[in-house]
Formats: sequence, structure tokens, C-alpha cells
Amino acid sequence: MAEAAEAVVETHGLSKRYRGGQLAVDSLDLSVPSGSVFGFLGPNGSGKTTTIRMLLGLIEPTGGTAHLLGEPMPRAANRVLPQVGALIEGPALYDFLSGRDNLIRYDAADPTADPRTRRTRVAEALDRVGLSAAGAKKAKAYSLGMKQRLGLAAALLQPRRLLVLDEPTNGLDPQGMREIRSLVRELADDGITVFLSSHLLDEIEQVCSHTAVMSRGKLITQGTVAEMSAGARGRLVVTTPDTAEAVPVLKEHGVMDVSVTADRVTGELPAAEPPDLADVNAALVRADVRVRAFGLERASLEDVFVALTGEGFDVAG
Ligand SMILES: Nc1ncnc2c1ncn2[C@@H]1O[C@H](COP(=O)(O)OP(=O)(O)OP(=O)(O)O)[C@@H](O)[C@H]1O
Repeated sequence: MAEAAEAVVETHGLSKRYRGGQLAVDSLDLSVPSGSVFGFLGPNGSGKTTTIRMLLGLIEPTGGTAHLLGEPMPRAANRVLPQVGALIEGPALYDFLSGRDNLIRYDAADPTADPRTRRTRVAEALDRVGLSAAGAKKAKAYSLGMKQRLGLAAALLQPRRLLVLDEPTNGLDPQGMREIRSLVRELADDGITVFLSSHLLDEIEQVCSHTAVMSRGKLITQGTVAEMSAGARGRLVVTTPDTAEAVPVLKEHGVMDVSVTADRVTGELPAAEPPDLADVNAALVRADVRVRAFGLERASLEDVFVALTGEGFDVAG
């Protein structure tokens, strides 16, 4: 029998009201299963960074509780944080030092790190993020993506149970994004739980097993990415040169919100008593609609977000 996975991050009623009066995080109940790649999704300003800062004990909550690796934060910070790697708002790097020397500085700043094994640890961390060959280059010659990978290497100098990454691909070009995403998958394969925030829906769909969706400081939903997309109904898509003839047939079968773009007619199936798709297809053929393709488009997380909030997902910024 499968046991419920232990929660690596658990919050109850976690809230933060900033001094200006703004309730940035409102009664958050979050549960991040061990071994997951957990995508913390929300538009800019929805409270993700504030939550991450509370989880890591960088700011005090104004309400509720947060547990990291089963221990209360910020009380147990000294015991917990050595097992947690974090990358928030890009790594602080010395531009005039090489990538390797930057890591040596990070390692030397850790009082628990044995100086005798420092060089090995640094070499292994560089190797893990694919920067061995570039290790001797000055950090100022690094691309943004390489700097971000160096930041990850710094977070991986010690064995970690949890990695917390705040918008790790923000500002990166597509190649840099791909590198970070595949690195995240590799780390998860090694058994590290990864908690990452993002305002990019497709990023969450590509790399995460689980997700929590935030809007205006509140948690809207959480669960596995697969369950969430399956829960939202996809749109019916008919590809045909006879769009004008297809529209009334779909409407007769209860399809709602029918719209036409080029040779595609799409519409939403009613939740109550959806028509049998075989009947809809047969009716199209009877009405001499020449059908090139017919099927349900998989629902995206964006559909889920829109269905739950009634708002568009603003990906600007
Ligand atoms: N130090 C602060 N003092 C007052 N208000 C703040 C502070 N930090 C954030 N806020 C406000 O709290 C809300 C949530 O911000 P937060 O940075 O947590 O959101 P976010 O989802 O991480 O967005 P982003 O991706 O833009 O960082 C915003 O309205 C923001 O303006």
C-alpha cells in the first residue's frame, strides 16, 4: 500500500501583512510532498516571493505556521536550513573572480564545510551544473544562464533534501531556460525535492509533478499537474474548410462558446449532459461538413486558472 508521502513543506493559515497594510499572503495552507517537483505558480505580485521568504525564515509571518522538513520555521532555522539549498533573485557573484573561485568563497563562508575537501566539493558542484569547462572563466564572462547555474552549484555544495528556487528561469533566453529546466529534472531524479516559483504556465507543465496556484495572496488550488489538467475540460476542436456549416451543427448539440479561427471551429462542451462525440461527428458528416480533424484539445493549466478565478492569467513582466 502506498503511504502518503511526507510533506517537506507544510503551512497552515500562513499569512503576511506588510507594514503598509497590504495582505500579501492570506491564510495559505500548502503541502509539498517529498520527492516532488513542486511548481508555485501565480502572476506577478500574487505573493510567491513573500511566501518563500517566510518559508526560509527571512521574514516573520504575521499569522499561521510554516514547517520545513517537519520542523517549525523560523524557530528551527539553524537545524533545517543546512539541508535546504536556495536560489532567490539570482546569485550574488563576484564578477572579477572565476566561477570556481566564487564557489570556493561560498564554501569558505559555510562554517560547517571542511576546508580540506573544499576543492573536491567545488569541482563536483561545477560538474553537476555542467560548468566544469567554464570553471576558470571570470564570472563577468558568464551568460545569465551560466550565472544562474553557478548559483545552483553554490546551493548544491552540501547535500540537500530540498531546493527552493524563486523564478529560476526569469530573464533567461530559451536555451538558458532549457538548461535550467533539465537540471531541475536531474536533481529531482537524484531524490531532491524541488520547490520552484514561476509565473510561466508552460514551465510548470514541462517540469513539475505538482503545483499550487496563487492569485492575489490566496491559494486557489493545489495537486498534481496531471490531475489538475484532467479536471478541466478541454475544448472541442473541429478542423474543416466548411466552418460556416459546422457552427450550427455544433450549437445544435449543445456546444457552447463556439468560435472560428481560420479552418478551426472550437467550442466548450457542457458539463451537464455532454453530447456523445461520435454523434456530433456523425451529424457533421450528415451536414456535408468535410472534417479534417476532430477531437478534444487537452486542457492547459491556463484553462484551469481561468476556470477557477474567472480571470486571464497575466504573464506580462
Ligand atoms: N516589503 C514589502 N512591503 C510592502 N509590500 C510588499 C513588500 N514586498 C512585497 N509587497 C507586496 O506584496 C504583494 C506580493 O508580492 P510578492 O513579491 O510576494 O509577489 P510575487 O508573486 O512573488 O511577485 P513577483 O513575481 O513580482 O515577485 C505585492 O502586491 C507586493 O507589492
